[in-house]
Amino acid sequence: MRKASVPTPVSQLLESSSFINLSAPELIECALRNQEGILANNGALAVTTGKYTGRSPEDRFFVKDEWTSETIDWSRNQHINESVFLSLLKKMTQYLNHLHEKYVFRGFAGADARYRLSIQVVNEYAWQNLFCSQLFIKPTKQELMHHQPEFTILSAPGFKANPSFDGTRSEAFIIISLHHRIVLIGGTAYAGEIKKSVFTILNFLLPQKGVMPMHCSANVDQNRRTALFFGLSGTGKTTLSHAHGRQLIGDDEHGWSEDGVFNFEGGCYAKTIRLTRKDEPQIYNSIGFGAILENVAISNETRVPDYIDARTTENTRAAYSLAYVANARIPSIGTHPDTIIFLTADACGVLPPISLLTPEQAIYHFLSGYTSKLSGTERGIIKPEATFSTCFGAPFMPLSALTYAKLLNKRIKQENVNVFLINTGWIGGPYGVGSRINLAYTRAMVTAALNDRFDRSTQFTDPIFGLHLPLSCPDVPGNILLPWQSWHDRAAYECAARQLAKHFQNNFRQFKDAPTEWINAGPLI
Ligand SMILES: Nc1ncnc2c1ncn2[C@@H]1O[C@H](COP(=O)(O)OP(=O)(O)O)[C@@H](O)[C@H]1O
Ligand SMILES: C=C(OP(=O)(O)O)C(=O)O
Ligand SMILES: [Mn+2]
Repeated sequence: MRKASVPTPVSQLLESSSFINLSAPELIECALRNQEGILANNGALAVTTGKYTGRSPEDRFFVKDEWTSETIDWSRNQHINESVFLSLLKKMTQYLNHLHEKYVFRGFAGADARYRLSIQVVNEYAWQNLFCSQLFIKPTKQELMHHQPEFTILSAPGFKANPSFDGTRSEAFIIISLHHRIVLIGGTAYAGEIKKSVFTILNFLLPQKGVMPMHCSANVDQNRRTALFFGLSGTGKTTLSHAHGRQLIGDDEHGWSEDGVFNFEGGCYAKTIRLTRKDEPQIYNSIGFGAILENVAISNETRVPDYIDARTTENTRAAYSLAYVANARIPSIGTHPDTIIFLTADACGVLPPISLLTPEQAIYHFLSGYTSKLSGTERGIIKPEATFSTCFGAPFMPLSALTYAKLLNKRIKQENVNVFLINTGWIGGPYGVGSRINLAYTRAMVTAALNDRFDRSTQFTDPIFGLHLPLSCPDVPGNILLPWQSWHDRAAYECAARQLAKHFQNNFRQFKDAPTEWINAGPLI
């Protein structure tokens, strides 16, 4: 892969009237003065993002040029011409230069200094700059003095593209140029676009260095045993990684090197819809001064956040630094994992609450990435929709899926990792008929998996998917472990299961170049 040369000197395009790495209180003062948001009674800064309250994958592009034409998997990623990028870059820098104030964050992505990326984000909004300082890794004073950005992200939600002039799909755009080492984000204020752009860049760069980049959360127990939780949005990465008695490494993006696991980020981005102190105390208690509440309804008088209110979106969020989490591991680095859990929110109600995967099944399910898109995180999704999102994060994986699968396979084999598939979605029937599995049961299954409490001699092999199901699990009713037992109508289950198995097989056809042992690890029918 060729290295990008002669990157566009953003520093020359941007005039210097910017605030660089302001503290959280300073940024909050700016945001309140600019009327970007209000203070909630828990101390968090509450903002709304307008039209875009989730990611907009259809508006996201990579510049196709001689550096990317052969490396990016264009069957899954959208391309745009360099001329479109260059003209928007010019317009956006002009736009930012005309602002009275702009806010710059300089810091890092990657807790392992050997693999970290120096990044710079230029924000129109103070609150988005606060988001960056919460989510990315802050430099020390010394590091800031010598900081040389390797990538620059320009985020100007107020700059809207004109699709017929500018060559975008809509007024919103996220354009990544790996050659110029610049990301342009315009027209959308959803802060998740910023963090997921940096993730995407790392997912492009790190495999070249032998590091497996992963859309997963991570935590460790008292004996420093690390666990990873892979899953597409809404499947429970953030929720399940904040766990009693375990230290949080990170909730969303990690790398796995020869030496172990490291977080890319310095903070979390938790969903707050229906958040309660009782069910998710670690998340609830992390939301204080310095944190940001995105699209959470706030009472006018008391300024109390109403986490139940989904009128703006189901995808309400809290962004907070790992430093605010009572039991976080900082620097967020862990040993090689000994357990990996794949999370899927199955809206068909077919997949078992927990299954034990062979190493081949693990790669089969990693490549398949079956789950449902849940309401809100992507534009246009209003009810759960079955999807196959390869690597449990297709929108963020620029290279071919097999590149990531080979890396994962190597590490799983090397470290002899136990892999489980947990359905955090529906049981007893599909969405609308069955119900979402109780979080307490999911937590109990996770605990059993992490402590290797399953009796492998009594497990049952599911005849359709070939998955190995435990017949008992501490603190979980036995009758939900075999999925057909919680359906009223066994024939309806059978039919839904066969249909889903067919979907798996059809989807897997794209991986015809995969080793046969992976292809054969799919459904048995
Ligand atoms: N059984 C369950 N397991 C995990 N999460 C659940 C479960 N039931 C409901 N939820 C809810 O689903 C959401 C999971 O979202 P989150 O943890 O943010 O996912 P991710 O980080 O993978 O995007 C949370 O709002 C959580 O409260
Ligand atoms: C920020 C996001 O990630 P997740 O929902 O996986 O936490 C997102 O998908 O917009
Ligand atoms: Mn998350």
